[in-house]
Amino acid sequence: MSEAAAGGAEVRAFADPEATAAAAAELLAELLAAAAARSGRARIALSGGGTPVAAYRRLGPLVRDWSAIDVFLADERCVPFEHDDSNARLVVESLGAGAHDLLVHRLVEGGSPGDRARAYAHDLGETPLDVVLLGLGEDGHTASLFPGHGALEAEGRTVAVLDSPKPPPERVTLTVPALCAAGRLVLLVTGAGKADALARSLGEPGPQAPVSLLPRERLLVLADEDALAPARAAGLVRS
Ligand SMILES: O=C(O)[C@H](O)[C@@H](O)[C@H](O)[C@H](O)COP(=O)(O)O
Repeated sequence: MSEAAAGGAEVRAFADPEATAAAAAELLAELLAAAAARSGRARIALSGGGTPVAAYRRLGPLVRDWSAIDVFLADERCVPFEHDDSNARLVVESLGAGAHDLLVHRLVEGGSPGDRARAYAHDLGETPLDVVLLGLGEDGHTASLFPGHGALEAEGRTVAVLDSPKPPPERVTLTVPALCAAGRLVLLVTGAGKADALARSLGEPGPQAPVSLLPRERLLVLADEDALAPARAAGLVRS
C-alpha cells in the first residue's frame, strides 16, 4: 500500500480489488467505532453497485455492535426491497452478520420518487452523517449524482432522479450539500474501467465529475493500481 495526496484528498493504493475491499472494511469499522465512541451512535451511508459487496461482507462481522449504528443509503433505486436492484437489500444481505441488530434506513415503499426523497430527507434528519462510502461509475457518477445532471444543483439533503442514465431510471440520492456535510467521504474504486473517471474526479472541479465537487480534505480514496494508473500518469497522485 502506498499513500499519496491528490489536491488535498488522501489516496491509498492497493494491489488488487480484494486488498482494496479488505482495507475498506477495516477503515469503515474504525471510523464507525470512533464515531460511536464520540457520540453514542454512528451514522453511515452506504452505496450500491458491485464494487463494495466484498467490503460489506468483511465489514459485517468486524463491527461489534450494529445496534449502535444507523445505516443509510447514499442512493437507492425506486424498486421494492425484494427486487434484485434494491440497494437496501444488497446492503442487508452483504453485511450479513448481526443482521437482526442491523438498522438499515430504507426508502418508504410506494409514492412518487419526489415523495420518497422528501420522506428520506426527513428520516435522515439534520445531523450530518459520520461516514459515507461512495462508489464511482465509469461515466464518473457517484451515488446517483450523474455528470452534468440537474440533481447536482439540488439544495436539500436528498433529491429524486427520474432519468438515471444507469438503470433503473428512478432513484433517490443524497445531494452534494448532504455529502459535503459528512465527516468522512470514502471513495472505493477498482478496475481499469473506472480509471479515466477517477482521474477526472481528482482533477479540476466541475459538474462533469461529481466527485470533484466534494471537499477534498475529507475525501479518502481507496483504489487499486489498475484504477489509479491514469491519475498517476497525469501527476494527480504521487507515491
Ligand atoms: O447505482 C448505485 O446504486 C450506486 O450507488 C452507484 O453510484 C455505484 O456506486 C456506482 O455505479 C458503481 O457501481 P459498481 O460498483 O457496480 O461499478
